[in-house]
Amino acid sequence: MISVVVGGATGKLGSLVCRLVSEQEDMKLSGAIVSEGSANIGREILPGVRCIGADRLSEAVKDADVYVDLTSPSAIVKTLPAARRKGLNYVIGTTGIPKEVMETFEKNIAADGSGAVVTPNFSVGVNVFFKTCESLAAALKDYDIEIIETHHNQKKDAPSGTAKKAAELIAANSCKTEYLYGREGEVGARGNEICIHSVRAGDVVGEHTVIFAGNKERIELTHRAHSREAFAEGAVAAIRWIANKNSGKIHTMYEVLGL
Ligand SMILES: NC(=O)C1=CN([C@@H]2O[C@H](COP(=O)(O)OP(=O)(O)OC[C@H]3O[C@@H](n4cnc5c(N)ncnc54)[C@H](OP(=O)(O)O)[C@@H]3O)[C@@H](O)[C@H]2O)C=CC1
Ligand SMILES: O=C(O)C1=N[C@H](C(=O)O)C[C@H](O)C1
Repeated sequence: MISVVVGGATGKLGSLVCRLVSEQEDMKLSGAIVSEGSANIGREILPGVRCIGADRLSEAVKDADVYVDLTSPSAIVKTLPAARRKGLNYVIGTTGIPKEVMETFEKNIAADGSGAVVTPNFSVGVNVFFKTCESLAAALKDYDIEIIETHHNQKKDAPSGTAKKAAELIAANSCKTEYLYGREGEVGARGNEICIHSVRAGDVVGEHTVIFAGNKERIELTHRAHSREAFAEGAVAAIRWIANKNSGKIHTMYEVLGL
């Protein structure tokens, strides 16, 4: 039985992951974490599972196999160190993680004999979209690249982690090295940059479009998530894949999905 603790258990994604974990025959939801002082502390989110504050996270992961983080960029600065334990494996879906937090996490994983799946997007479709971005970028090296991401009006970070990852993969497969975030004023003619635009509107689950534009033609590649279940199902696959992995490394959804 894989014992799972979820940080961000009452969130839009975390609550779905908690439910799906509890429905798996080989998994048990053994901890549901919310912020210290949250009004959700003590709330029974599933039969027999009550939310506890992040100040009790290290106690909650003592006997766990996997810690899943679905919180926020400011929360994960505290939750990751609190969830540190030798041999514990991790699934991290939180986006906008500060670079230095990830660097420390990577060193700790190696030192602790742990393992982690870290991804800005758990969905099968987005990971195939990432693969497609890589091959389009390699084939259309001198085309202009614009990325447009649209999310619900409650999203805390911008650009989305998915848009940033798509930009990184495109840069690695083309001759582009500069990023630009929107445009304003007398910006002049376009350069060779990858430009990312963030739209926040209503209850949009998550949409990403990459435009590859030449002078006589363009390709527009779009992924639209219809339901957060697409992310939650990928998170459960990642939990199963990383449990007992203890590789000392950080892994991607490509490995989980065999892409
Ligand atoms: N990788 C992927 O496929 C996806 C990733 N995401 C990412 O997942 C994260 C969560 O998204 P979403 O569910 O929409 O966010 P929500 O704002 O809906 O949920 C955030 C959750 O985190 C909890 N929380 C907030 N602060 C802390 C803290 N300091 N310590 C512990 N828990 C805390 C909240 O509980 P409370 O308020 O009670 O404290 C709540 O349960 C974001 O970074 C988002 O970008 C989202 C979708 C897909
Ligand atoms: O916050 C969200 O909602 C989402 N965040 C992820 C991101 O930042 O890429 C993935 C998804 O599109 C939904």
